[in-house]
Amino acid sequence: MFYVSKRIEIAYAHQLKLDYESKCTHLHGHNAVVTVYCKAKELDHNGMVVDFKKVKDIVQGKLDHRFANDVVNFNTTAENLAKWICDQVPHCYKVSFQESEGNIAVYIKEDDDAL
Ligand SMILES: Nc1nc2c(c(=O)[nH]1)N=C([C@H](O)[C@H](O)COP(=O)(O)OP(=O)(O)OP(=O)(O)O)CN2
Repeated sequence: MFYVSKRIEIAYAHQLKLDYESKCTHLHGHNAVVTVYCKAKELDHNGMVVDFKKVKDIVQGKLDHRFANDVVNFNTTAENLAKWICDQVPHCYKVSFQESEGNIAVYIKEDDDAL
């Protein structure tokens, strides 16, 4: 099995929809660090699991300098965004979404046999 990871920085704005009082329901922004983990049993004809640049282009293309609430139709928590990114990137089995220095959500695909 081959494993690769790509670290990507994104700046995005969002506001959470919560059923309790929180400053996070107000419009605010983050400089997030997203680490995307991919794996494959076989390399492609270029000798790659997936091109690092493709991974960066997917993640930055969808979220960098965007209002995340306009991009997705779910609550834009770090957990939800981590899963959503994992679903966007070929061969991805894990995403670490570091929203701020102290706040990190990790999503790991349990059933990853198809990767
Ligand atoms: N489980 C989650 N909890 C929270 C999320 C989230 O995505 N998943 N998101 C937020 C907000 O986006 C908020 O901006 C961050 O909240 P908070 O940690 O309270 O604020 P700070 O980054 O300023 O952290 P300090 O520890 O106060 O410095 C909230 N919760």
